[in-house]
Formats: sequence, structure tokens, C-alpha cells
Amino acid sequence: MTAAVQVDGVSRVFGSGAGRVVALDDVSLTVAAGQFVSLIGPSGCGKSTLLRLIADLDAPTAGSVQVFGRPAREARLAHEYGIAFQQAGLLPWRTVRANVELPLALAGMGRAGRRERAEHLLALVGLADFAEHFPDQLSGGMQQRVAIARALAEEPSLLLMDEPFGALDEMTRERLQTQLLRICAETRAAVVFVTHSIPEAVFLSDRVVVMSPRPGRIREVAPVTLDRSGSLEDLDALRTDATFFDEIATVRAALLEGVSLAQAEGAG
Ligand SMILES: Nc1ncnc2c1ncn2[C@@H]1O[C@H](COP(=O)(O)OP(=O)(O)OP(=O)(O)O)[C@@H](O)[C@H]1O
Repeated sequence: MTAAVQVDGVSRVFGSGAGRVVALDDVSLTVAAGQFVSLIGPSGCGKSTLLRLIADLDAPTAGSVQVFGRPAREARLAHEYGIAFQQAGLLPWRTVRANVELPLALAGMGRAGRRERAEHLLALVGLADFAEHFPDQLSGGMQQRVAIARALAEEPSLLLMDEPFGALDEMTRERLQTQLLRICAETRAAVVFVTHSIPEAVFLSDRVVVMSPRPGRIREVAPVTLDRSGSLEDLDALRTDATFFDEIATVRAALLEGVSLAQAEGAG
């Protein structure tokens, strides 16, 4: 089966001379179709850069990125992606509903279908009552939820998310994490998800990619084995399950090891 994402020997260097930054150095990663993969690591280790390369918002200095077997550019033009980044990136002159409908309108979907889908998505992220509001009438967290609804609009086969829940309060964050898992199970979308939270990465992911900075590298890919096949209540119950805490400890150890290895190499 074709991988959702195939990153081969990718490097990305910014600047030159004294200002040269090796944001990514020879990074390779495969994300299978339907798989949920998180990128975690200290600030500046290249998580966002890697996501932007997969999204074709930037081009690698060396190496290649394939999405569903074709170059990232082609995949983007074929609307394979849904993207939700740190900044919600909503159009301020459009209502919440119109923002969510935008990708559907661009894809040529009729008015009634668009409206129905937008209502469903806004209900999913808990914003059904805010459809006629404008983005600047919402809190940052609510804007982020609109961006998530928009990213899901076209039922993409690949979702790229850069700390989408970072600005949310803990309860909303947990609710959206659970909903995201449900949506992914329904749509079988693959997800590449950047986060600073180890529990979030563990709760959501089939695999957690641990990165380290200067130069940005993949240190370890930790598989997570949690049974996410149950109901929404079962999923929530996982948060207090011993296996969840065991997996957190494993990823945490990998992260600490990655950082100390990077420091040792930097010193050497
Ligand atoms: N457009 C750019 N021009 C110059 N340097 C850049 C650019 N984008 C990223 N960098 C550098 O590349 C490195 C990796 O940045 P990136 O944003 O990918 O890290 P990150 O792991 O996502 O960090 P954070 O967790 O803080 O968001 C950093 O040193 C950053 O300064």
C-alpha cells in the first residue's frame, strides 16, 4: 500500500555563512496511510520545518518528499491535505461558517452541501452557535477550533497539524483530542501532528517521532500501543490507565536521551 508520507534523506538549510542553520539534517520518515504520527522535541529541532516541507509550503535543500506516491506539490494541488497550524489563519472578513465552507466552495461543492457539512463540523468542534460570528469576535482557542473544522472540511486523507491544541484550555484540549481520534478512525486519514506535550503525543499517536536540534534529526521513533478501538468513553478512560502512563515514561526517556545525545555531540 502506498505510504501517506515518504520523506527520504531530507535536509533543509536556512541562510549562509555565520547565519547558516541546519534545520533538518538527513531526515527520513514513512507515515503509512491511516497512521497517526506525532513529532516531538525541543524548540528549534525542526518539527515545523518538516511539517511545512510535507505540506509543500517550503522546499527541501536536499532529499525528497512524496505524499501518496507523488511529489508534495502534486498532492497539494490534488487537495490531499487538510492543514491546521498554530496560527488559525482565518479570513477576518468572512464569518465562521464561510471560513469553514471556503475549501468546499473552492472544490466546487454546491451551497446546500457546503452548509450541511459546515454545520456538522462546527457542531463537532463545539461552535454551532457561532456560525455567524466573525473570527475577531472569538477567543484564540475558538478560532483554532474553527481552523480545525476547516481542515477537516474536505475529509482529507492526510491531516497536517502544528500544535493545533496548544492555545486551548485543558478540558477543551482533551475533548478535541478524543474527537480527532474518532474523526481519524471514521475518515481513515493519516495525521502528522506537531506537539510539545508528551501525554498528547502518546494519547493520539501510533508512533511518536522524537527529534533533537542543531542539526534537526530524528532520534527515535517510539511505537505506542494503546487500544483505541473502543467508544469515546473508553478512549477517555485510557487517560487514567496504567498503560498510558507506561507509554508516557517510554517516550519521555527517549526525549531526554535525544536531548543529552545532541548536547554531547554539540560539545564534542
Ligand atoms: N524561514 C526561516 N529562516 C531562517 N531560519 C529558520 C526559518 N524557519 C526555521 N528556521 C530555523 O530552523 C530551526 C528549526 O525551526 P522550526 O520552526 O522547524 O523548529 P520547531 O521544532 O518547530 O520549534 P518550536 O517547537 O519552537 O516551534 C530553528 O533554528 C529556526 O530558527
